[in-house]
Amino acid sequence: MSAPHPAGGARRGGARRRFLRNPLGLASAIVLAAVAAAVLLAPVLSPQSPDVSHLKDAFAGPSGAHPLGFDTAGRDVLARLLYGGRNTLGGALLAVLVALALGVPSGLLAGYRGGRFDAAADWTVTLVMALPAMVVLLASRAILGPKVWVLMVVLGVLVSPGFFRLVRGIVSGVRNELYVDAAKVSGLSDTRIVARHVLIVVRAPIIIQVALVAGLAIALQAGLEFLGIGSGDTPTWGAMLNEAFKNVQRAPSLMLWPGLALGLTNAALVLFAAAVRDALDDRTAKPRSARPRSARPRSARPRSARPRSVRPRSARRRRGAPGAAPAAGTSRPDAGALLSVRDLAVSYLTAAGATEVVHGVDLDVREGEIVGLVGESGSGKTQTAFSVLGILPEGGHVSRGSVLVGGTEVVGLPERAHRALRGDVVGYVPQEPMSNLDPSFTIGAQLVEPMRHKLGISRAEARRRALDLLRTVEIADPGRTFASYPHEISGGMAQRVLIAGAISCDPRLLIADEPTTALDVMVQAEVLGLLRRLQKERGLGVLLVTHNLGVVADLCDRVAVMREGRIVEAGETERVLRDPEDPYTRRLLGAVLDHVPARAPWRPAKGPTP
Ligand SMILES: Nc1ncnc2c1ncn2[C@@H]1O[C@H](COP(=O)(O)OP(=O)(O)OP(=O)(O)O)[C@@H](O)[C@H]1O
Repeated sequence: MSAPHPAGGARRGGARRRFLRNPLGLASAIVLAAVAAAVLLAPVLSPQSPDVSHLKDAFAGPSGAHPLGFDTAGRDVLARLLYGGRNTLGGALLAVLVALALGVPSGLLAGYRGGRFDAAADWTVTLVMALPAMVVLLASRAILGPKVWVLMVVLGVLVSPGFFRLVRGIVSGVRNELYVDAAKVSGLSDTRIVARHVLIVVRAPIIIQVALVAGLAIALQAGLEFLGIGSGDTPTWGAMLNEAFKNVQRAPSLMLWPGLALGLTNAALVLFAAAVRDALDDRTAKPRSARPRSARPRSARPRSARPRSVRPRSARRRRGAPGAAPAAGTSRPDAGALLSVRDLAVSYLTAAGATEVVHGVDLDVREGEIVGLVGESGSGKTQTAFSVLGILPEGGHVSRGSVLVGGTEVVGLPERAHRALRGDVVGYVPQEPMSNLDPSFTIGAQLVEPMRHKLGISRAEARRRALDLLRTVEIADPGRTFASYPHEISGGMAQRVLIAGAISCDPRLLIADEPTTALDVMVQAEVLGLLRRLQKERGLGVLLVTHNLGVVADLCDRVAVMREGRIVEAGETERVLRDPEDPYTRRLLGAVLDHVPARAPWRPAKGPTP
């Protein structure tokens, strides 16, 4: 059980192998390593001081003790090149660190949270970007002094908006990914989600940006020094170029060494970053397009191929549930129920004002019962489920009513407390299995993480439980699936994995949002059978959101029919399906192809053929 993670290890090794197989990447890494080693080992490689001048040796050529000769002031060129490299590269590193420290955390926060911080940060960044960089650098030199380090800090601030914009843009896209929602409903904190699911996506673009900014910092610093704007007393490659340029006619070779060092280092930085990005991208590439939920047109959502028969399950065990939900907002919440919703209203803030999309829903789910929430597309089923889970999309909020989850009122509950309920009180099975798994991690890693966090168990114990769970959801080869990435398993297996994840922290209530619509008919039946078995074995209460009256007939003890944000009819499944009271329920039932004769075979129309 505690064997090393085969696929994970292989993948990590794969990125390294891909990098090493790229000749340009390898060459650039060697050049950068050589430059870094040379400047770090400057005192060993050149015992001469970079500042001591022997005027009698000015312009002297190479010799055994001075392989690159002397400069215009009789200083050892090799020593100045090596010590100058320390200052040049150190300065660039400082600029990059400042830019990273300012741009990445603020970009993550703005992209992930949005809201006021995003607006304020964006405004500040726009302001910084509007400043003319060269003028600011010259002004800071005049005010703060000509030290190269000070200029590099200022440069870091000036280029930090690049990191902010890059990270914010990617993160605001990623936060809508269904696997981020899935991580939320498994009870993970925002910090963990950002650290695990979001940072990995911005990693490759940040690396390339670091290389570009480092190159820019080196070039800008050299440019400033070349123009004589630097301190002059600190050896840098730019300062060497400046001095050499004044005597270019007499000793052109003095320009060669700093020019070569600058050119080589900059080129190697860009090639190295591109190679690292390529190696990582191959690993983090998404095998499919996982479009944000908000951008997915409703019509594009998969539907089951054909409505199922709506003959209700007979001889169902009665649990004393009310025959029909009372009129909205008229009864008290049922504190004994796993889920008790009263007069729930959900509104969205739009430019035109608040729009209510759910208007006073009442619903109860008790231990050991399956309640179906059925209705046409857009009737408010998902909004009701999301209100219970506390994951309404941006702009949406519960504007009225009460939602008791395991006896805890979640309307108005702080996010931290609501998060504590997810995973171990209420589990969630989403409708699009593939999009709800993070393509960057193995199935095992995605099962283990919430269990370690929520149950506080060791990695080995979580791994053992995850393998047991995979067995429980009837996956044939749990070890192999554990080590697989999402694109390596089928949709049906992915849905089983998500069911395993939903029950991994032993919740008492399960919300399944159209758990079979993305699957083919055979797999649908298997997954529904699995849900039914788990519900029975564990005594779970299940709220099953579905379009499919056949699924309701097969699985549900009670059903609530939703239309235009309201529950129009609710009661025991058998009664509602046999004897619907509401005209909309009758229409819904009438729309199901049950007991209809098969279509006659197609025959060509009679008449002359062209
Ligand atoms: N982000 C949003 N902003 C504004 N309105 C929204 C948003 N998401 C959903 N709605 C509205 O809420 C209403 C209910 O949507 P909901 O997703 O709950 O429907 P549904 O019954 O689950 O449909 P489906 O079966 O197609 O998923 C719809 O009218 C929809 O337009």
